Amino acid sequence: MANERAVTVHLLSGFLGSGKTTLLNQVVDYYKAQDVKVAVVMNELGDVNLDGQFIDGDVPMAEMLGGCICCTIRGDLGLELKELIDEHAPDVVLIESTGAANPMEIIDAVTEAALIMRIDLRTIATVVDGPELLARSKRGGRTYKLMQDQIRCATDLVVNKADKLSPDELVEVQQLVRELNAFAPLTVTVRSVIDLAIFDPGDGEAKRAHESSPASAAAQGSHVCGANCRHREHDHEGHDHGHAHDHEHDHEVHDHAGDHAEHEHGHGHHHAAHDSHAHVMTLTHYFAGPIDSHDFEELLNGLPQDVYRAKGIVTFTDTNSRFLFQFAYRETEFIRITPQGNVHDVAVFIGEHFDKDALLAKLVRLER
Ligand SMILES: Nc1nc2c(ncn2[C@@H]2O[C@H](COP(=O)(O)OP(=O)(O)OP(=O)(O)O)[C@@H](O)[C@H]2O)c(=O)[nH]1
Repeated sequence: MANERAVTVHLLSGFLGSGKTTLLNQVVDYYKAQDVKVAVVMNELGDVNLDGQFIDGDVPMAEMLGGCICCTIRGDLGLELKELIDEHAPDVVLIESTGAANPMEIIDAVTEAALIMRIDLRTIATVVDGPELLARSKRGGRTYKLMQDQIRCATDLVVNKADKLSPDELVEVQQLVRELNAFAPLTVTVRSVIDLAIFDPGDGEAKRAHESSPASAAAQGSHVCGANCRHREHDHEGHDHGHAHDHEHDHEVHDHAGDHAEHEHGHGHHHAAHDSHAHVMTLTHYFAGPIDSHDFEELLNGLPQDVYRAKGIVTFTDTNSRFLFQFAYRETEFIRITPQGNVHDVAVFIGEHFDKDALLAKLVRLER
């Protein structure tokens, strides 16, 4: 049956490798310490959910793999949310979106889900990769645009990886972020350590009593994004087919955003929203067996510039443990793990227009 209370939803946004999972884990622990029942929706571009390995096994989790919430499986987000909520009755749902996602699309999807169940999108926390934002700001391009969108739409900003920035760079990054979003509280962090009070369930209870309605999520979504909410009108035209709700309700929600929609962008803009990460590509490779650790490190060090993120689980011939590796912006981290369940050795590479075949050939060579 439908839940009486609205379920609080917090969305964690931010570019690939910025520190979303690092934040998510802290929030999960925070809730667990308070006996708040939390569920998680994770979305990864690759075909395997490696971040999920790190999430507490007791936490109900929906994994949406092989695509980006906002495009490929956008319609499913509502269903996933509904299933999680019906089955586990969580107090709070955390959605970690793939770093390549346009937050407006996800906000819309959550908003649509609010039509079929009582959920309250409370927070859109964007984790900003400080050094990466700075680097991208000098180059421009579509990825930078996506990062800008993620910052604009945030209710809370986390400027992460401060340890990799000089004091001057830190000032510059904060200025950049502030120009895009002047209002959201901003915290500069290392390893996404923030005051978790923004996720406090207590705060929501009071708020909920006054303004909890399916439309409040939409109202909030449109409010935070202000004039930047230009995709809404077109989503309305382009994505409603197949959603399990009727159009009257749809109008009700979208009217909240109507003030902000910019009609003159036309269809072209709708496509632009989707294309904003179309150039991001992934390669998933399942290893046939253990590989040499030095050879593997060499492969990672030699990855083309356009591969900016890689992660996976590997077994080395020269050690007797398995490792989870994380490669983000030329730096690799290996963590000894004991995977739960039947987990294969796998590596996922994410980047822009890199030579997949060449990389695959190198990976296969490691297996010999
Ligand atoms: N130097 C540094 N590294 C960090 C910091 N925060 C996170 N990392 C590392 O950056 C990598 C990515 O962190 P995640 O939390 O997995 O990032 P994510 O945003 O969830 O990544 P995706 O799921 O790929 O989008 C990991 O290797 C982290 O250990 C930080 O403040 N400084």
